Order: sequence, then structure tokens, then C-alpha cells
Amino acid sequence: MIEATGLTKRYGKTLAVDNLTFQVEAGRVTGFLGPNGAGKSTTMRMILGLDNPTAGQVLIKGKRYRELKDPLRTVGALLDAKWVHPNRSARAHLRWMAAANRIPAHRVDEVLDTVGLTSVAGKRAGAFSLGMSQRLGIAGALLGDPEVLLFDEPVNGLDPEGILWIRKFMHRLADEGRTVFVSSHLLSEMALTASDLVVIGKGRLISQSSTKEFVSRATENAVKVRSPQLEQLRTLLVQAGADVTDSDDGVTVSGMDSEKIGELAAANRIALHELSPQAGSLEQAFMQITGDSVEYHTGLEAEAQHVLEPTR
Ligand SMILES: Nc1ncnc2c1ncn2[C@@H]1O[C@H](COP(=O)(O)OP(=O)(O)OP(=O)(O)O)[C@@H](O)[C@H]1O
Repeated sequence: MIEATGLTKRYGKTLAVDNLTFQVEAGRVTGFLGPNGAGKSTTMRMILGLDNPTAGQVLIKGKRYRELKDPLRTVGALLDAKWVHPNRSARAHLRWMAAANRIPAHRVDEVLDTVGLTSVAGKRAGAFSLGMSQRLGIAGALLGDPEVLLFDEPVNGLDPEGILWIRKFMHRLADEGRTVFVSSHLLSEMALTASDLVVIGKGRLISQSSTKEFVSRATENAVKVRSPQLEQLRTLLVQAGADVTDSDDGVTVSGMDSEKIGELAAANRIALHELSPQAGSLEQAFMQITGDSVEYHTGLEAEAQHVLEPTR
């Protein structure tokens, strides 16, 4: 439904998007995951024809955005929720959008109802909370009843209730058969929202896979092992392809799960005094995977610390 091929965007010396090739399918929520500054917004702007690629292309249903006959009926987007005239009511804002795009006025009340804003439709949009502004932005994206929807960091700054609402709403849109492409810098959020992931770092594609696959790769755990026959066990583990490093009073094994290590020890009559998976958090693993490609370390580290309460 969305197909990027060799998509590239350069701003002066900055290569914001670097040769990205990926596909986003209909009927599912696809997460667009990457640290801040990875190039997500730039990619979304190129999908929407708001920026021209330096090289490569991105097609929606086989066409460039500019070639679409009725763009709003094909693609809806929420890029910046605060993009409304503050003195206009929610209804007036949507009516204005509808009129500008030859969309019948009755759609306005339909989409207000869909996003649960009917009761505040006459109020000034400038007085809306962030959660309400997000809903209004989503209502705008839905006006043309598009098959493809793009959301740029839609849960940023929302309270838990708002986050849950957005998450459920995305699932509903995908269940209706639409293509839903949603960006985020939080793997923990995407793990709950998206069934597929396009992961980027510093403009480059890191992976495209199902969320399940990415998460299991990301959290491939290290296992702490203690044993009175440690050297014998170490040799066996290395022969079996695991990575073994010394830790305080034992070893840390990666590349093999605790079940396999336990079975290998049992089969060789080796006693174990400890066999404990060292589960890191999802976010920590994600930071490691995209580590080399993180641009703004300071902010991210502070944030990672915040998200990273130990899960053990
Ligand atoms: N108009 C522009 N002019 C110059 N550089 C830009 C412009 N837009 C983006 N960039 C640069 O391109 C890179 C990617 O930015 P982009 O906003 O696409 O990333 P992002 O993944 O959406 O991050 P964030 O979530 O922080 O917005 C950054 O280095 C950014 O500074």
C-alpha cells in the first residue's frame, strides 16, 4: 500500500533519509520506529508530498502523492495536532477542511462522532487539551475516509487514557482494512500497538519484520550461570556456539537460552548453582540495536533512564 524504494533526503550536509526501502501493508498497524532525529518525520513528509526526495521514490497505492486524484480520499495524516486555528471551533475547523477538499459537510459530524468529540464540537479548538487536539487531528485525517493513514508520534505527551484510546483506535482502523503507518521512538509503545515494524536509525533501514520477531531479537537475553565445574561448562557452551563472558562469580552467556544451557549441563552431569536470565528492558535492547545510529545521545539517555525502571 505504501512502497518506498531507495528513498533519500539530503538537507545540505545532513543525510536525513538514506536509501530507505520498505513496504507498508493494508489491514494492519505498522510501526515506524527510530530514535529522535532518525528521519521519521522527513520520511512521512515525503510520503505526503510535502518534501521532495533527493533520490528514490515513495508510492501510495502505486502512485506518487501528487499524482493522486483526490489525495484526502486516499491518504489522511496527523503530523502536528496543534495545527488548527485557535479561535475556530472543532466543527468549523473540520468544515473548512471539508470545503477545501470537496468533501460533503455531513462527514464532519460523522468524524466528530467517530473520535468522540461531538459534545465539544462547538468549543474553541485553541482551548483543547493535547488529547482532544489529537482526536481533532485524527478526525481531520479521517474526513476523506482514506484507505491509508499516517500518524507521526500520536501518543507523545498523552496521558495513559489518551494513549489507550489512540492504540485501540489504530487497531480499529486496521481492522477496517486500512493501511495504518504510525511513528514512534518507543519500542515499548510500538510493541503494544503495531503488528509490523519498520525500524530506522540515522536515516537508514535497520530492519523490517513482524513486531514479534523484532522484539524477540531485541530481548535475546543474557543468562548468568554459576557452577563448581565452570571451566568444563564454558568449553561446552563455546563449542555449542554460545558467547561466554566472565562475570563476578560466574559467567554470562548470550546466544543460548536458559533451557538449553540447563539441558547441556544436565547431559554432561555438570552441577549448576545459578541459572538466571538477565532480562533487560525492551527499550534498553532497542537503544542497543539502534545505538550506533543515535544522533542526539543526551536527550535519549535521559529518557531511556526514565523508561528503564529495572524489569527484574
Ligand atoms: N527542513 C530541514 N532542514 C534541515 N535539516 C532537517 C530538516 N528537517 C529535518 N532535518 C534533519 O534531518 C534529520 C532527521 O529529522 P526528522 O525530523 O525526520 O527525524 P525524526 O526521526 O522524525 O525525529 P523527531 O522524532 O525528533 O522529529 C535530523 O538530523 C534533522 O535535524
